[in-house]
Parts: sequence; C-alpha cells; structure tokens
Amino acid sequence: TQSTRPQRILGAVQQNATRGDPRSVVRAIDQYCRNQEWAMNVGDEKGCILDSVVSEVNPATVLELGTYCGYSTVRIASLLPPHAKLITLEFNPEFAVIARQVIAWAGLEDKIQLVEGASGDLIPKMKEQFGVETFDLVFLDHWKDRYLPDTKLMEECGLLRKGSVLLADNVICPGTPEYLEFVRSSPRYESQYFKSHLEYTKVEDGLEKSVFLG
Ligand SMILES: O=C(CSCCNC(=O)c1cc(-c2ccc(F)cc2)cc(O)c1O)c1ccc(O)c(O)c1
Ligand SMILES: [Mg+2]
Repeated sequence: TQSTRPQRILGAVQQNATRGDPRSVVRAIDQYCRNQEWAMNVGDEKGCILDSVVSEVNPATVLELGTYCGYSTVRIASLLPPHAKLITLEFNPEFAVIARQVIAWAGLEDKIQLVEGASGDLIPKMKEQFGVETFDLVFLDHWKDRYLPDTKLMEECGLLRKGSVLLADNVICPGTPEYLEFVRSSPRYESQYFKSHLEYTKVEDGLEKSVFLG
C-alpha cells in the first residue's frame, strides 16, 4: 500500500538521524524535504529565526499550534531549559501518529506533550486540564484562518501575560492577512516582521513576532 508523505518523513528520520539527537532529526527532515519532496515544515531558513526567538525568550512554557510531523516541535524543545514544557496541538490524527514517533526518536518525550484535537476546543481547557497558567511563547503554524480567532481566545482565557511572545509562521505564504492586520494595529501588541522564504523554496514568506503588552 502507498505510504504517506508524513510516513516517508519519519522513514528519513529513522534512517538518517541518531536516536536522542534532536539536531540530527531536524537535519534529516530538512535534507529529505529539500532533496526528495517538499513538506510544510517551518524549514531551515525560517527555523534559524525561530531558534533565535526561542533562545531570546528562553521560555518555561511553550504552546505550539499545528504539530504536523513534529519538526518545529523538536527544533523548539531542543533549545528549552531543563523543566521547561512544550504543549503542541494537532488536529489531524495521522500527523499526530507520525509526530509522536519523531519526538520519541529525538528523545524529547519528557519536554513535549502532544494533544490531539481542534485548537478552538482545546485552548479553553488549557488551565484546568493541563495545569498551565500562562504561555511565555506561542508558535502559530496551524490553519491560517485560525491564527486570529485563537489569539483572541488565548487572551480571553488569560493564557497570555505581559511579555508573552507570539511567533506566527506563513504570514505571507499562504498568508494570514486578518491576523497581521490585527497584531500590527492593536495597541496591545508590539509586532515585528522577519522576512524570509517559504520552506525549501525562493518564494517570499516570513515570521511575525508579536509581544503581548498586557
Ligand atoms: O493541514 C492541515 C491544517 S494544519 C497545517 C497548517 N499549515 C499549513 O497549512 C501550511 C501550508 C503551507 C503551504 C502549503 C502549500 C503552498 F503552496 C504553500 C505553503 C506552508 C506552511 O508552512 C504551513 O504551515 C489539516 C488539518 C486538518 C486535516 O484533516 C488535514 O488533513 C490537514
Ligand atoms: Mg508553516
């Protein structure tokens, strides 16, 4: 039977990455997706910007919206201080099955909690079900039309504090126009655009970093 793209990405990790070495997992996925077949990982170029923001924030609590195969999940978690926690939400059960195996191969199960379901349903349950107070960093990489409603929902649920950082992928391609307009015009956010390219291509894309001002 025909394999899926996520299954082939997992295969590339198991063949080319060293168990317990997150950076080799990241490198194996980038090499596969650059040389064999494109996939919607944040990728190596935008990944370096992601790394710099994670290192600057040095978060104790991270929320990722949109796990896919776990590339950015592993990339972020590999930079977290001890005892820091990353919660990642994935709607698609097929993606979740693969991501769990990629996270295990990287040896990062203790830092990462993957939760299956729709972000709009799970965000209101964060405090009671997952014992979270607020998030120091949120990486938005799920449905592009959910970035704005989910940001408003996180505010309403008291999941953001003064200084919480939102980092959004794909603000140019596929694009998130309503989200961009909101964070750039709202007095409650200080936003900055990091120009880059769509993963593994020359197409323009970028990350938007928005600090919640409380
Ligand atoms: O895939 C989803 C939604 S979550 C993934 C969101 N991410 C993207 O869509 C995304 C897309 C692109 C991109 C794609 C084609 C282009 F031509 C150009 C760019 C790049 C990214 O970096 C992304 O993050 C899902 C949900 C429920 C399901 O049942 C299901 O089968 C699938
Ligand atoms: Mg993306």
